[in-house]
Amino acid sequence: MTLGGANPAISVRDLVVGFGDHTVLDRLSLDVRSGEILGVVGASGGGKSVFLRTMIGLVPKRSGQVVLLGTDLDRASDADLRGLERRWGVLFQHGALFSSLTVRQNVQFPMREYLGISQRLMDEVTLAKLEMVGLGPDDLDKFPSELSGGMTKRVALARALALDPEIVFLDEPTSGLDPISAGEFDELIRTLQTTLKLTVFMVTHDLDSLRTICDRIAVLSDGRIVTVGPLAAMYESDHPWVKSYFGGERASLHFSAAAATEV
Ligand SMILES: Nc1ncnc2c1ncn2[C@@H]1O[C@H](COP(=O)(O)OP(=O)(O)OP(=O)(O)O)[C@@H](O)[C@H]1O
Repeated sequence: MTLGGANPAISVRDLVVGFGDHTVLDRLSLDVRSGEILGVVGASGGGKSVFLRTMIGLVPKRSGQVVLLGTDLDRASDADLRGLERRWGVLFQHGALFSSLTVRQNVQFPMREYLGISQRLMDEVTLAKLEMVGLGPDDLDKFPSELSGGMTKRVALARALALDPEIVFLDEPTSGLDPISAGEFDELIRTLQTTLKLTVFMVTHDLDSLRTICDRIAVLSDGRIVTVGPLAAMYESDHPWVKSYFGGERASLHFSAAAATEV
């Protein structure tokens, strides 16, 4: 398998993660290139979220190496790790906003944790982040229960961008959205990635996202990345899961319909 080029934003080697007797990731290796949108696909329960959560330190690994932005997590001091945490943002599956906090408070949460700035400045930054994701001042004091699914994702994205990160981790960003909202959210991710020069690691089941915004796709199967490359490379893969996912009836219908509308 070909790994990424020089100075990848994320470099993972021989990562092993498990729970009890269950090995979820089994010597997984992957590079994510600086400035790319990489989509990670794989069977449900195959370990995509565990992989994402391990890279940001929420799940312990048994062995292997994770290097984020040039820092080997095992060799970093606590101060280095804290500095590194400011350089990535994460959008969890379903948004995961704090239900008792308003939109403003949710977006300001990482700022309070990591930045010693005044309330006034936090308010200004919050508004700027909300505008980046297509929301405005009227949304500041809403609670998560008052938001649609699409708005929840946008607020979660604004929170992920709160500290001007270099890497954004997205766990199924379009799940639960109707196709039009999902398409708009994909477009937003691509626009932000281009303007802010982000590296995006995105777990997704969304064939549209894979087709329209991912520069490369990595397939996780049996605890490892079995194929990585642009969409075209997926059709050439001999791996059975990759063949059935990208060559299956659902994908064929999807991609041929998309090709027809693009003519
Ligand atoms: N904290 C945990 N304790 C025990 N097992 C866990 C834990 N977190 C995840 N798992 C197990 O690890 C496996 C991988 O889960 P994960 O959520 O990463 O799958 P996934 O590929 O993201 O699935 P989906 O596409 O359905 O979201 C599953 O078998 C899950 O039950």
